[in-house]
Amino acid sequence: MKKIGIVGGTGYTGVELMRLLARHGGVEITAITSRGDAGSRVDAMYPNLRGAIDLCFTAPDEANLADCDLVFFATPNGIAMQQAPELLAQGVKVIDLAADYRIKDLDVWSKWYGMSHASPDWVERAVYGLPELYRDEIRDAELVANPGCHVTATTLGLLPLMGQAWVDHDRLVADSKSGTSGAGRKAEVPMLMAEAGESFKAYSANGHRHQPEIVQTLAAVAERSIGLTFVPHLIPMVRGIEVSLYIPLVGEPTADVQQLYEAYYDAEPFVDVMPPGSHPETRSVRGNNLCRMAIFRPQGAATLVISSVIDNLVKGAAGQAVQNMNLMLGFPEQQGLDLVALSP
Ligand SMILES: NC(=O)C1=CN([C@@H]2O[C@H](COP(=O)(O)OP(=O)(O)OC[C@H]3O[C@@H](n4cnc5c(N)ncnc54)[C@H](OP(=O)(O)O)[C@@H]3O)[C@@H](O)[C@H]2O)C=CC1
Ligand SMILES: CC(=O)N[C@@H](CCC(=O)OP(=O)(O)O)C(=O)O
Repeated sequence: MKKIGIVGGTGYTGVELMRLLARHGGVEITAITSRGDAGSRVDAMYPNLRGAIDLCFTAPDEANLADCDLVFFATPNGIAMQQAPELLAQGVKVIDLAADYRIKDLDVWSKWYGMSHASPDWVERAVYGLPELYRDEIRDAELVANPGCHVTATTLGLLPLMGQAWVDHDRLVADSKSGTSGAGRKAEVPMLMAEAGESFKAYSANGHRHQPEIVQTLAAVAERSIGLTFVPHLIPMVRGIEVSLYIPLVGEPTADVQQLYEAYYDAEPFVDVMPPGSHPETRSVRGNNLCRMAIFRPQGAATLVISSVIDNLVKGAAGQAVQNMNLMLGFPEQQGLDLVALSP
């Protein structure tokens, strides 16, 4: 059994990691940290884990993380960049679910995250954890930067079109909607039921830190600059992201776009290109690691529309992190992730 540590176990991505790892079969969680709840039983906070996880939270400085084969950081931005290098130096593999190692351009990172980087050398060495694109590099990685949640739904939805001569790469639009669990477990007035319930709003419409992360990947694949308008929205549900992608065309597609998507993702275990006319629903991926998508061309117009859905806590965070862990530790990629979504 491989030994696993989780820093930041009381948060929503931390509990989702535990739910998935509890039935993985090849790993054992040996350390799970919380500063605020050190000493408390995990299943007292999360009764869904009763009978599955028999552990107490430990303070990060007391947890024996150096004994682990791999440590997940399920912490706010700016924590892994300080604490991960010491573990990496001792041969522990690390997956950061936050944004510390996602953006290669340190100036861009500092602008959006409002701090200077504490371990810039590791930014260079980190592998971006999107298996559909970087599977081979992830297998050999010491440090993986797990992608963001809006970012995963958007990037997977656009990847097959990158570099196509008939796509207008300068005027892409991503209209993304996410539930409140995307904001984490901390108490915040805008996330109260009375504030977020029965209401719907855009946020960070003047610019969101996910935009440069998406552009970085798309530009690398398309081998050209990318113009992307990305606007996230908060919808009154707990889990799930739906992104509607608007892709202007500069010419008639030279390929059947449905077939292009099906061929691109043919071998991918966690991407489902749905049949023509289907509308992906967030509930169809609730609790599983799939990204489901569908392709539309309304009235034969000069704009393609792609609808892409994920569970923000699974393919958008903990599930994708376990997929990366499987690659890094030599397990079959689907181990522990072969789950059917909940419905209703
Ligand atoms: N929620 C989502 O849908 C997604 C989240 N992410 C990213 O994953 C990360 C975790 O998100 P989420 O689980 O929602 O966050 P939460 O706010 O729910 O949880 C954060 C966790 O980090 C711990 N923590 C906070 N500060 C520190 C610190 N200085 N040192 C050690 N531990 C600390 C907290 O416990 P304590 O304070 O007790 O130590 C808590 O367990 C974030 O960076 C987020 O951006 C990525 C994709 C999707
Ligand atoms: C509703 C809400 O506030 N969502 C968060 C998602 C945060 C998150 O998960 O950030 P990463 O995916 O980059 O880790 C946001 O838009 O910033």
